[in-house]
Amino acid sequence: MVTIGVLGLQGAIREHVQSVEESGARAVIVKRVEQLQELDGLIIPGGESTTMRRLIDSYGFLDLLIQFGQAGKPIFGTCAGLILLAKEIEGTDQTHLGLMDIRVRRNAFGRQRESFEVNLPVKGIAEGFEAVFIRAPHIESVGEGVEVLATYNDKIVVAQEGHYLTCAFHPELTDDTRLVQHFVKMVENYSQTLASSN
Ligand SMILES: NC(=O)CC[C@H](N)C(=O)O
Repeated sequence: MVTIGVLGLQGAIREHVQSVEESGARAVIVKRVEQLQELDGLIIPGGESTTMRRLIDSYGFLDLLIQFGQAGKPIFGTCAGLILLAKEIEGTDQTHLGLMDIRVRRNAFGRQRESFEVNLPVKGIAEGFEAVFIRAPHIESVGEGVEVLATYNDKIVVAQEGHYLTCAFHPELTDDTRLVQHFVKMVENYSQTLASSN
């Protein structure tokens, strides 16, 4: 069984743990950098990206998270986690992990639509996925190696680039675990490839 960490500094942590466990993997809440070593994959939850970044810095996570991704270990960033993964953030020169070749816009769905739910087709994963958006970002553009898996109102909201998966909504807030199941498969493939190359 693979072990998936949920970055436990801020945000929607517990619901992710539950959906990882329901998807057939072991889940660990990650609060200390030492815990990264025991993981096969990592989920960065939704919350507030600026707050999460502050905590990432104060607990010394930044370089280790970047190395985690660069080593080929799968990362799933949801909502604020999407912003943390992005190489470019609209309106600022600052980035966080800068691992995924996407350009994002924060709070992209406007004030009146701060929070809403839609039924979304996600390519290869779900014909209709109950997607809960909360002050969500969207992806404005993607690099060559990035596959767009879903759009909503012409805005990109789910994408994958190799071992990085991201979505603009909160997949952990409904009982639908199909996106997390997809991520668990990515992590299983990664750890099998690793095992066969050793
Ligand atoms: N639900 C969320 O994760 C919201 C993200 C938040 N608006 C941010 O910019 O970080």
